[in-house]
Amino acid sequence: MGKAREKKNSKGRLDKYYHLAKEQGYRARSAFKLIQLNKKFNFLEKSRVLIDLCAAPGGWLQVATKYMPQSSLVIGVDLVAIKPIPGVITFQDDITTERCRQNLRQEMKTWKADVVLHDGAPNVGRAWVQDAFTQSELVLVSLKLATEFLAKGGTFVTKVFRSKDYNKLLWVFQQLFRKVEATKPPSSRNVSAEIFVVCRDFIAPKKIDPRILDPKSVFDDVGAEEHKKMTDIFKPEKKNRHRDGYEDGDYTMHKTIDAMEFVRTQDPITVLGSYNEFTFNEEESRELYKRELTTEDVKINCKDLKVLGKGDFKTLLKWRAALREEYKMDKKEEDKAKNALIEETPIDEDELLENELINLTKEEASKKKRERRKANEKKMKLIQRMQLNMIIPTDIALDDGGAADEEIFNIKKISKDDSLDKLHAGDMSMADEFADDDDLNDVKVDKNLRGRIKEMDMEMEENLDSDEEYERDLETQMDEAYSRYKQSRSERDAKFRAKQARDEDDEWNGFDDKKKDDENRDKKFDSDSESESESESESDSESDSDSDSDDETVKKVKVKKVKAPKQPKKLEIATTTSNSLMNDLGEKAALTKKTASGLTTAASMFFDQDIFQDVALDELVDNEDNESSDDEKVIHEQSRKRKRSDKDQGADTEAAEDDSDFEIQQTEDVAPSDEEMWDGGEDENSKAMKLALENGLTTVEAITMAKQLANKEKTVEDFIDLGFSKEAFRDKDGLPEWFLDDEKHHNKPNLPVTKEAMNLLREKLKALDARPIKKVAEAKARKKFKAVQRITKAQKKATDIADNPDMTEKEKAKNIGKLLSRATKSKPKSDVRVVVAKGSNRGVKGRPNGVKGRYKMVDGVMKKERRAEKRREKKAKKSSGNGRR
Ligand SMILES: C[S@@+](CC[C@H](N)C(=O)[O-])C[C@H]1O[C@@H](n2cnc3c(N)ncnc32)[C@H](O)[C@@H]1O
Repeated sequence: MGKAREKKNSKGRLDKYYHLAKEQGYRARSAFKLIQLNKKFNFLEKSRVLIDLCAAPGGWLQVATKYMPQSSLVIGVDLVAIKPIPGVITFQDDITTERCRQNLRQEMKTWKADVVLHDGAPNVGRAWVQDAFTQSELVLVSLKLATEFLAKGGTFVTKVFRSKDYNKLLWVFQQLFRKVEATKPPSSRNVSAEIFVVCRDFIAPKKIDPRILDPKSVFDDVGAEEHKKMTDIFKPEKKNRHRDGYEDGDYTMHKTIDAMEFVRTQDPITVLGSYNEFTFNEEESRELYKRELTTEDVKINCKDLKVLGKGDFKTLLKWRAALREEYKMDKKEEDKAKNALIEETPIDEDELLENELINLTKEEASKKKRERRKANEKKMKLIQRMQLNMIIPTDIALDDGGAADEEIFNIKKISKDDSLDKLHAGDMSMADEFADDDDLNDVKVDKNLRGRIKEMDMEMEENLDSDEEYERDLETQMDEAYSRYKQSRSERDAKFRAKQARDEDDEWNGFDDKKKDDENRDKKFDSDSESESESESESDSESDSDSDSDDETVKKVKVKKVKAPKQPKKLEIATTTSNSLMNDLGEKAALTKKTASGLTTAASMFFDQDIFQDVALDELVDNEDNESSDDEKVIHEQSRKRKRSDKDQGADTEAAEDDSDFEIQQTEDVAPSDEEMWDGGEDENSKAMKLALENGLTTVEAITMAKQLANKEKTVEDFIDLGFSKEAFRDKDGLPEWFLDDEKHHNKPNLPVTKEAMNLLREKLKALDARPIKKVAEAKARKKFKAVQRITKAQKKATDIADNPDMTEKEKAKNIGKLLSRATKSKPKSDVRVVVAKGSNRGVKGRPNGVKGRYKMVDGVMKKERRAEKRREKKAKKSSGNGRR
């Protein structure tokens, strides 16, 4: 019993609405379902007559009287008695009976109802499927009553279970009401299959086809019924009880079939499951009866199939198989099937050759395809390596040449022909010879084959096209499926929703955010100086014409770059021509060369990033002009600029010029000075630093790095160098969302951490854990304060006693001792009184009448549970005591 109760509670029976119902004096938590339904559809306020079918204990009736106009007619009926509710007529009846209908008619007299409610649930703990079906029946019964008592335009509210009958019921509602909406109010538990359907604007047809209110016609599912009635021969011990009576038009319960039919049938399982007996009345089957194969066991089994076990069914199936083999039934069928196949015409030799050729062509095509794929993969690898700056384009050229044009650099051949000497001597005719060689080779190829190869190429191209299309389709499908998955997951998983929201908040959008900020700032500056905006628009249009890049991102960057009025022409050309990745990288490689004298490769790669490009180039160009490439000067210049803009933001005309210059503004933001970073500007780094300054370092990685820096084991440059991992250059453009999400989850950089750092963080967390929470600290402080107050009071009293001349010294000492001991002792806690929320205490808010001291409001169930728990504890103690004895 106790366990059952626990189970119910753990499911959330005593949830928020349960307590709310207790608090507000509703008899059932279901009251909130009607409140919420009414909030959505507003049908109670404008109703004068209401019938509640299945109304006990009366929660909905209470809500109805509260929300409907005063002196409305409210009638409630249920199988169980409903405790009286002021202004409500109730009676006890089964809504499926004629008597209930008569009683309702009597109460309603000539009135028509504005609302009929139905919250019936035959919840007697049967199987869910059974419950659902009976519920649906109950719904139809209540709908029938509603059609009789509802006024035109009236509302019918009913509970439906999401079962196979749900759609059928909806269809029926739609035949009778103009508006039908299914909804699940928040107070309805998610675990419950119930759903509420609000049917408004009753059509009130003059004649209703009785079939749409007849459960048999509405829920008829002949196939399923038949299937239900079949014995499951794989689990014959699980007997279905069929209380539905006879099937339509078939009034025999005992079904027989001739044994020979069983042997002949293609579906022996259904036959075994559907019949009661195999008979041997026909001539063929009589013969069968006499055969050796038909053993006594088989004969007995055939007599009553409904009592057979799994083994018996097996025997019958084996018997059938043996007979079929003897009669060669399977072979006959096989032959039939074979004959049904299309006759193959003999293939002549020409065709054979043709086929062979086609096969060869196909093979060749797939080989080429494989090769092409390999070459592509190789190319991709090279590009990746280039992106990681593992190689430079000149290396690639060599590499590529080496791979693709092996023949050109075929040293063996050269040495054999003594061509090397010729080459040394500057005789380039040899190269032409090689080229001619290639042509000759080509000529050697059979003309026919060349034709075929051409065809193959075309085919391949087509294949590739369709492959690409297929891949694109697949990708879109996967993207769609993923967004569907994300949506459904966010609907049912609150944690996931929270994570998504967090991700959105945390997501660092690279420099796009900054771009927005800059744009905003730009706008501000635009309004400050209109004349400048004019010149800017000019440069804008210029840039537009220049930016023909395919790549959106490249385009954006370019637009900004060209906007810079001070941009040197050289740079303009460089940026406008940097359309492809190759060009971009080539440019970078060139830059690397330029800076190679002063910076490490990693550092030059760092300053190669787009955001530094202009500044670096700017400075470099300047420096080039001045014939001085001193890095310190560059840095000094940058910090000088920053300091100046710090001093008077926008006021200074030169600074204003810079501000109007999108590029320079951005560069300054991207590379703030050290002080700016630690002062906590608006960018991500400074935000992180601000947090670190406020809360200290909170990750082991950060502590490790900080320690290494402090101990001079590593320098800032080392860390910057370390940042140039494959992670830093991973190009995420065009990758599907599901892939990126998965990567985010699994592909986390593995930064080195030390044991020391780990211990340090642990200690820090321990200290944090040890700190009392605010509430506890406050309570402790209060306690201390009260104790001090008590002692001061006692001290005061003690001085009075000491000064009392009427007391002897002994009396004084005794009284002071008592006083002090009382003051230092804390008061014993008074017991918590348990008050049951029933009778006058029902629905009371705050302290109940006549209750002093500490108390706790409980409902009857809770009190009973507590008692049961105590009983169990007592029992357990007793039994353990007995055990010991
Ligand atoms: C969930 S309760 C209704 C709660 C009610 N709406 C309230 O707020 O208090 C379902 C009720 O349906 C009643 N019921 C089930 N079958 C019934 C029938 N055939 N006739 C009348 N009442 C029935 C049950 O007795 C039960 O009290």
